[in-house]
Amino acid sequence: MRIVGLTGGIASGKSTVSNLFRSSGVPVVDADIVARDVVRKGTPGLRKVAIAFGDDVLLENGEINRSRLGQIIFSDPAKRKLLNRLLAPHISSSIFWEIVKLWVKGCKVIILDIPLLFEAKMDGWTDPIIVVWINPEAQLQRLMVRDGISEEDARNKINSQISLDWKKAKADIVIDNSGSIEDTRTQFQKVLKRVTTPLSWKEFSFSREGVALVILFIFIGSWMVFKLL
Ligand SMILES: CC(C)(COP(=O)(O)OP(=O)(O)OC[C@H]1O[C@@H](n2cnc3c(N)ncnc32)[C@H](O)[C@@H]1O)[C@@H](O)C(=O)NCCC(=O)NCCS
Ligand SMILES: Nc1ncnc2c1ncn2[C@@H]1O[C@H](COP(=O)(O)OP(=O)(O)OP(=O)(O)O)[C@@H](O)[C@H]1O
Repeated sequence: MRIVGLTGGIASGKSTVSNLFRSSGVPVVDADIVARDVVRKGTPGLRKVAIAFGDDVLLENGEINRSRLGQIIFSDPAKRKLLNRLLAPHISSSIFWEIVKLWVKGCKVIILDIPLLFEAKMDGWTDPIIVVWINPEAQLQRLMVRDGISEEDARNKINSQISLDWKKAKADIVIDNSGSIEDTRTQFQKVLKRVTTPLSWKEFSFSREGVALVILFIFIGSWMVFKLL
């Protein structure tokens, strides 16, 4: 199964692109949804957050106060690191099981839509990596409008992540979402073709799966020879 990484910066347009994949029938694992799931009421994730950050980050009904927690972590790098450390194991294991479920269903290509792919060092899970890039002015404007926040708060959120230009340099595929949705859709069509075309034998042999398969054959072969002797 091919796990395609879809990442970028905050409000760069990942959800916009992942919705295009969904509409084309390619399944998507959305890390933001997983991250919400692991802090639902009654989960170990929520308990850890409440112990570390106090009841101040809980609503009266016991659910997480997302805007309060956001205010804290987007303006304090130490608190952000703490939250990431607490939730990373829950998020990565849930993502792993979501991927296993899709693999069992027989999916050949899936999209992992994850804003913190590089920050969480999960880039090794995915190949190829698509970065949804956007120019800094458009990113700031779209973030301020979408979240209804000030320029200062928007800059804090943007600066909480590795720079988008750094991510762009690491990408196998870049989608520039600075223009219109139509422009993005045109780029998407080419990307869709590229990620859904099966690998040639040569490409497969050099891929992680190919190397793993060869190692598995060597292992089974050696075991059989050992048994026969
Ligand atoms: C801080 C929280 C409560 C804010 O919730 P809110 O509903 O306002 O935002 P939402 O979850 O939709 O996230 C919006 C965007 O913020 C950015 N973001 C979220 N968490 C982080 C983080 N720890 N560091 C940097 N950017 C982040 C992402 O680009 C994300 O797409 C929430 O984002 C959270 O629990 N974050 C920690 C979990 C996490 O790392 N999520 C990212 C998925 S890998
Ligand atoms: N090409 C575009 N033209 C105009 N607006 C756009 C375009 N692409 C996305 N938007 C808008 O910009 C905002 C951010 O887009 P989107 O939610 O897809 O980003 P995201 O990268 O998924 O954000 P997050 O990191 O917060 O999950 C949304 O309000 C969306 O409607």
